[in-house]
Amino acid sequence: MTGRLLRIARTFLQNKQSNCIIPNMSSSSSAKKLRVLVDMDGVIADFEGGFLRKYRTKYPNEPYITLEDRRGFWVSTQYGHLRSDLCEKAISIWESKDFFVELEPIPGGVQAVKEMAKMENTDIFICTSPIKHYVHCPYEKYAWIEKHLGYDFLEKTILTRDKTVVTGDILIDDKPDILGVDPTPSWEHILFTACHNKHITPSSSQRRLLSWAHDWRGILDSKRPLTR
Ligand SMILES: Cc1cn([C@H]2C[C@H](O)[C@@H](COP(=O)(O)O)O2)c(=O)[nH]c1=O
Ligand SMILES: [Mg+2]
Repeated sequence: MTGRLLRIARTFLQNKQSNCIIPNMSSSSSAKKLRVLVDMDGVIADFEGGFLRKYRTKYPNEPYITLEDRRGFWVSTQYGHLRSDLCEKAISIWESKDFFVELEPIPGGVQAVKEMAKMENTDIFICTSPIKHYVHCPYEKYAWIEKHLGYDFLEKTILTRDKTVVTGDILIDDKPDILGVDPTPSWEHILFTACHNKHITPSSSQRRLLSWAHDWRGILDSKRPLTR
């Protein structure tokens, strides 16, 4: 027997003894799955709309910023520039009970996420940052996901203040700069268009998803390995 045949026979016996199943790489079920991370606030849950509605109800006599005039990711910063005490008033809105759970879904987002979850060779996770005032927010984020996406989606929910440590192929997120301890995250950041970021010109290499009515399937497909 040649050396090559001996090596094949030895490998076969070793695999048989350890009950090892050799994956059939030609089958689609064994292809590497695309891992998609989808942000929550500003992507599937309408943080900005919910904030403005509750702010105006709580502070009817205070100035406010229309969604059209929103600039910059941080609502609190822009309200603080309007008048310094409005920063704290803005923060009081999302620190209140029922703020996160009562956010309306962003049109098409829940449907798109449910569709992604059914796609072959695709793993989908909700990847969201809770606020540090934790009495209501983390609980309500889970409650929102159960209400709109179903109980099983709680298994696919990642709460983290640092998304750079989460591995994935794509992160769909409305925050223009996603920073953390890892300077080279594994995912490609797809900037989801929101009222606060629609005016900025992303770097030439950054791709956008304008809304859930746009071609999110094409973006996912562009990250899949080419098949023969
Ligand atoms: C606008 C704004 C947001 N936040 C909080 C609210 C959310 O918990 C996170 C954003 O989470 P995402 O996963 O990046 O969508 O930030 C805040 O603290 N201050 C703000 O002005
Ligand atoms: Mg967001």
